[in-house]
Amino acid sequence: MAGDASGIPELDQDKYDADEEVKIICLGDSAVGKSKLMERFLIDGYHPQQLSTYALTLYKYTTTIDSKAVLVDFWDTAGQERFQSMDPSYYHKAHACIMVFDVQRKITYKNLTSWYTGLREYRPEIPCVVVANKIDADMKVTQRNFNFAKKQGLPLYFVSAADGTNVVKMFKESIKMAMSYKQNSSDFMDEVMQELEALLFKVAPHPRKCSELLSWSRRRRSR
Ligand SMILES: Nc1nc2c(ncn2[C@@H]2O[C@H](COP(=O)(O)OP(=O)(O)OP(=O)(O)O)[C@@H](O)[C@H]2O)c(=O)[nH]1
Ligand SMILES: [Mg+2]
Repeated sequence: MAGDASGIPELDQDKYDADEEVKIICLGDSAVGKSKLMERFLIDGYHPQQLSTYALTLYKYTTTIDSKAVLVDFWDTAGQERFQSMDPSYYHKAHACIMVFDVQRKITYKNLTSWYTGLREYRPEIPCVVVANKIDADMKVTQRNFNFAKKQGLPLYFVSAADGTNVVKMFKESIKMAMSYKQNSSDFMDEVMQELEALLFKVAPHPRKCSELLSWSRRRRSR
């Protein structure tokens, strides 16, 4: 993975000869199936063995949208990192977020609130989808009400990395949303925050320091 001094990977748009590049991040507790969903989408495969993600894995995917070559950077982190200790660089310049929970483990659904709060602290406006994974284990869950998504006004997808249900649909929609956000984002404050973030990541010697500065600027913003 290419990287600069701040540890943020460089954009590979030129290298991949893409017209556009978008970054999509994946959030959710450990073992909800984030990596298996990527595996299913990117290689249309699934190997049931458990291998928890160590730190960060970056996947590249190219596609064509409206005759444009689009390079998608999928960022997959270890759910063990938990929301409290997520490095701010993970959120940096993300255009969309895929937030996953496991329909078999209630706690992973409850924890969406914390993941979402963490996301919104750094990326207040980007599109986010909620993903209910592992529906193959019990199809009846699709009848259940998962109000978190409705309450936050977010789209909800019932998927299975194991048998592939809705996986391609969910990823394709997420890519479209990321593209649309990148092209149409009219939120002035968000643009200012992006510029500020870029600047701070350049000048701050350490991402944590940068995060403190950003929190300070956000507190001032919300006054
Ligand atoms: N039944 C079923 N099991 C799944 C599904 N998706 C993932 N799993 C299983 O859940 C376990 C965890 O999957 P991972 O993709 O490694 O989970 P993760 O969210 O990436 O976990 P971390 O890397 O620790 O954050 C594995 O044993 C998978 O086989 C699914 O759709 N159905
Ligand atoms: Mg993983």
